[in-house]
Amino acid sequence: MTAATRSTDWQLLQRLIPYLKPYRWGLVGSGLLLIPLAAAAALQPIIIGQAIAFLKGEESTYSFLKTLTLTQGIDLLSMALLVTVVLRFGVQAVQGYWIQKIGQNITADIRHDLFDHVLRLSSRFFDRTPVGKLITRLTSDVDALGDVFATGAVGVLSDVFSMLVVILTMFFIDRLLATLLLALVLPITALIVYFQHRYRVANYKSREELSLLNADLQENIVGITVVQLFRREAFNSQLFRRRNQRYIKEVDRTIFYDSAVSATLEWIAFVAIAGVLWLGGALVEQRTIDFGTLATFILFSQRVFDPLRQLAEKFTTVQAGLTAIERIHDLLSEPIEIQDPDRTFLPLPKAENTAAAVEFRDVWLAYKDDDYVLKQLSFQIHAGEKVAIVGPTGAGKSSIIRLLCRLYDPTRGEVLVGGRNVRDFTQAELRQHIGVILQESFLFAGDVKSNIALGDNYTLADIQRVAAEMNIADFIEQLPQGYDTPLRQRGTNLSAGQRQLLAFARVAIRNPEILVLDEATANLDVGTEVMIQEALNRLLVNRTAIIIAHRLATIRHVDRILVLKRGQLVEQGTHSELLARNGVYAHLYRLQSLAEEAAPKHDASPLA
Ligand SMILES: Nc1ncnc2c1ncn2[C@@H]1O[C@H](COP(=O)(O)OP(=O)(O)OP(=O)(O)O)[C@@H](O)[C@H]1O
Repeated sequence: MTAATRSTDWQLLQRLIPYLKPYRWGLVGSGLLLIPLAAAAALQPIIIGQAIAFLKGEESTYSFLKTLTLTQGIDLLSMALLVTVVLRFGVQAVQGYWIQKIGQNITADIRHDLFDHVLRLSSRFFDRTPVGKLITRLTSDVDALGDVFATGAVGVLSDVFSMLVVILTMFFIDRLLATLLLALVLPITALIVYFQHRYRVANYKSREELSLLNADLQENIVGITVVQLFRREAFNSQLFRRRNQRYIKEVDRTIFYDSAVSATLEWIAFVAIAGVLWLGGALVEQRTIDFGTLATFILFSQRVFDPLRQLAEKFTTVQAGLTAIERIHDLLSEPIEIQDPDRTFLPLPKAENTAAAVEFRDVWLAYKDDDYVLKQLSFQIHAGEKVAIVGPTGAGKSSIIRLLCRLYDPTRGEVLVGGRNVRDFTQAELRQHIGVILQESFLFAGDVKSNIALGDNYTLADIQRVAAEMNIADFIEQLPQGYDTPLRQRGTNLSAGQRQLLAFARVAIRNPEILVLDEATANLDVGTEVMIQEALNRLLVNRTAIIIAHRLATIRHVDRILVLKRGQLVEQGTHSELLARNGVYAHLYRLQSLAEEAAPKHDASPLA
């Protein structure tokens, strides 16, 4: 069964209920307006029918009209018609405005909830979801729902209500003709429901294809440098063309069902009028009904099919809206894997406390299935200790950091900070204790100071103090507008090294007890690295530090080195202990020393 057939329309609409609640009074108000609208719609054919009956002096003329002169009667009926027309358009305008306003508010609420939800989803979710797909849900799917309100497609509801009132009125006037019209309406409604179902399935698929198309687009834009450097333009364009064609193929299917509904309704509306004329004509001949009633029914047959025709016109929008609710709901029901505990805790123990600042107890981690990238990992890092984690590429060093910061939960085992399981901290609390500097730092659009404060309440003086402590005040002041220098998205107007300097300040200002440097100085040139060396050493005093580095020369002076191989801890000790042991570390170190002798490099380290 496809995703599109999983939920019925009613189930989908029910998912909207929580969003409708805040606007219930507005919705009730516009619902009440349906009554005068439907009454006016049902009255107009009767008034016109009465005018004809009155002019022809027929039996079906209402008795109060029979007492009036011709001019009085026609004046009265014209006035009544005018009142219903003004009422209908007036009420329709008010209701349309009201519904659209409420609709846009509801759409904004949903968009906001989706954004909040997506920001809380775990790294595991983002590993498997292309960004372009997410953007499609947050933008075009939400817009598709907004369109249901913006294009007045909600008005279809009021038309359907009017149709019901008209059908009831018809039965009061003439059962035979009413039954004829109803006999045509019912199978047509069934046909529409069928096409609508097929449309939805096709529409869901086309939205999926659009997501993939956007994912492709996004990947190419983000990776534009590689695309151009490796001359992949033509190749990627070919891939994109194929994806585009698949999307168009699915869209074509939706167009087919959409057209099928419109065409069916168009011809059936004429068949209905012809049917009324044919049966009504015979009835007039037999004098069972008169001309006035026949005219009323011809207008009624229009009124009955009008809402259905409206439905066909707004069909695409309504169905796309239902697909959008389904896709939005799929994303909103994506579970939040990393949950905060209900309790709050005391501050972390200070450096002199006995509890290990960081402890891994028999930790196993698999990103997928049973493919373990960390196995049986146990170690302790004491408060104030500086520990380096080394190992070949893919050994699992960064995975340890992800577990420590709780970007992922371990598959088995426990990660403790200050003697407490990381699951028992709120994420905000945990990340207050741990400051992480990665090899590549991400900067947001905004200015330099806002990229350091990141929305927290730091004054410019705080930021300037930290910049001075980190020896980067001169660099910031040399920027065109100093601390107010605007940064483009992802900080593309700074060099990788300059971005890294801001990342240092960003962590330093938060004063965390535990500092994690994941290849943090790898992007800095010798001069810059030396410049912040002293500052970094100052920052590390009285803090627990975990340093991941590929260049082993840079971590020679740490208190302890953990050596990781294929997700397992294979050695630990100081630099000299490990060299003496002549194991994995000694081997790696010798290899690097040989390479460095061949091409001498600098020996600046965060702990030199
Ligand atoms: N998000 C992920 N989903 C699936 N597998 C992953 C994910 N991240 C890492 N891995 C796998 O886990 C293993 C360990 O990766 P990790 O990034 O921890 O290694 P590392 O030691 O930090 O490597 P490097 O030195 O190259 O940075 C690798 O085999 C990698 O392919």
